[in-house]
Amino acid sequence: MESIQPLLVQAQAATRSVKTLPDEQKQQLLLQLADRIVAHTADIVAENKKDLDKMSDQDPKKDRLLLNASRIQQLADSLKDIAQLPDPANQLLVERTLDNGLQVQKRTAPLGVVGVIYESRPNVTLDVAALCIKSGNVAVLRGGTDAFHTNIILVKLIKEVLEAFKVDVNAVQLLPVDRALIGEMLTAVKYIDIIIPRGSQQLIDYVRANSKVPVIETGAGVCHTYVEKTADIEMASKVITNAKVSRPSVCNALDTVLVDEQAAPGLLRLLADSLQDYDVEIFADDVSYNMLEALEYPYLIHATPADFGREFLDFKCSVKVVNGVDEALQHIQEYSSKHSEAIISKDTAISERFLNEVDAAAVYVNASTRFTDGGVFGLGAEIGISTQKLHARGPFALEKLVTEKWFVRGDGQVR
Ligand SMILES: NC(=O)C1=CN([C@@H]2O[C@H](COP(=O)(O)OP(=O)(O)OC[C@H]3O[C@@H](n4cnc5c(N)ncnc54)[C@H](OP(=O)(O)O)[C@@H]3O)[C@@H](O)[C@H]2O)C=CC1
Ligand SMILES: N[C@@H](CCC(=O)OP(=O)(O)O)C(=O)O
Repeated sequence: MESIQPLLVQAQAATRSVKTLPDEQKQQLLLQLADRIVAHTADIVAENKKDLDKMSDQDPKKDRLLLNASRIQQLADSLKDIAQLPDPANQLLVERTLDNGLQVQKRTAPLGVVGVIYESRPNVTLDVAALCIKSGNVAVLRGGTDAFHTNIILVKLIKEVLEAFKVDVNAVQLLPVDRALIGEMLTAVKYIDIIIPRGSQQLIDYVRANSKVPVIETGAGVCHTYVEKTADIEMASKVITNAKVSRPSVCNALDTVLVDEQAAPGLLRLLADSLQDYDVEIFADDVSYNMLEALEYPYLIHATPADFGREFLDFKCSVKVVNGVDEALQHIQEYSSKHSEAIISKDTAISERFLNEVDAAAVYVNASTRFTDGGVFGLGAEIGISTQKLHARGPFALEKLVTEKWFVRGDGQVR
């Protein structure tokens, strides 16, 4: 395909069909979609296998690409959750009658056409399509190349359900994976109202430099966990291990442990045990290197400056020993991508300082950064995790897929 313009024209034309759908119908449509994907589990798994077969077993992104019966059931459950959430569109925000009799209302209104460029993670195809339908928007999807076959079957199933509900099937469009076409998407101001890039810093930089369409960035997660000197180190070790190994290829996984010098000997002893079970490579600063070497930690590497501020997306992390909360805050300010940051501490005053002073979309006390997720936070699913401050921050979903619109009703007033 040389140009995506025909697809974008169709997408723009579909906006009226989807934005006028009553909520009751949107609910039924999403419930039917949930049933349809479960009924087609075998077909989806077969298409997904074509994608998986092209990826090396060693690639940590393979887990992200995988769909099986239980994951498809989880996706269906998430569609059902989204269906039941309140309709974010057409909500009355302001209502007044002016002295001249004009009746003025401000209501929420769908954004229009939402373009999303995203990683090879097939759940995003369903999450974004469902959130867009529920909020009355058209979705233009540019999924990752590695998920090519899986995305095709998922969008086919979505379109079949749209058709059954007499909604314009172009309300969900899947773009070809040719990278050259992304540039056209970014300049399609006439057809796309907002672009959401989900992906690496390279993607974000490219979109930021080239997009003429407004953007919400959902960027890389360089996530720290700071173990303060009063921390319960058993808890710290458990939380850090979870944040690192539960799903290392995702953006909310831990990258760097900052540990207070007073807590370091005890914590590193526990971490050496638990991280070793998962073959986690540790890029250690000089102080922690010496401690871990004495503990005979097998996967130990001297950290270089580039290992701080690095997003590993793998069974790897960096460790640095710091002297107090000020040094930890300073380090985080310098290296964080402002996604998710955590402190482990029993000192409430220091924890509160951390919560208030760290500039990130999600800040945690005594918990794993892995919780940064729209579904987990009760949003049904997420469009992404915004690492910018306008118009959304952190995991965002339905309420950020609407804008505002003034409705003015008169009987011949002139100004
Ligand atoms: N904050 C958040 O919500 C999220 C953050 N992430 C972050 O994404 C990264 C990992 O995902 P990964 O799949 O590797 O991300 P990539 O950035 O490699 O790929 C994501 C999408 O962007 C496209 N893309 C990548 N680079 C460019 C470019 N220079 N120009 C045009 N298109 C591009 C890819 O296309 P193609 O298929 O052709 O490669 C793909 O569709 C991590 O940094 C992770 O933290 C991921 C998801 C959510
Ligand atoms: N919120 C998601 C992580 C966000 C996401 O999609 O990240 P990634 O797997 O890097 O594409 C989760 O907790 O699984």
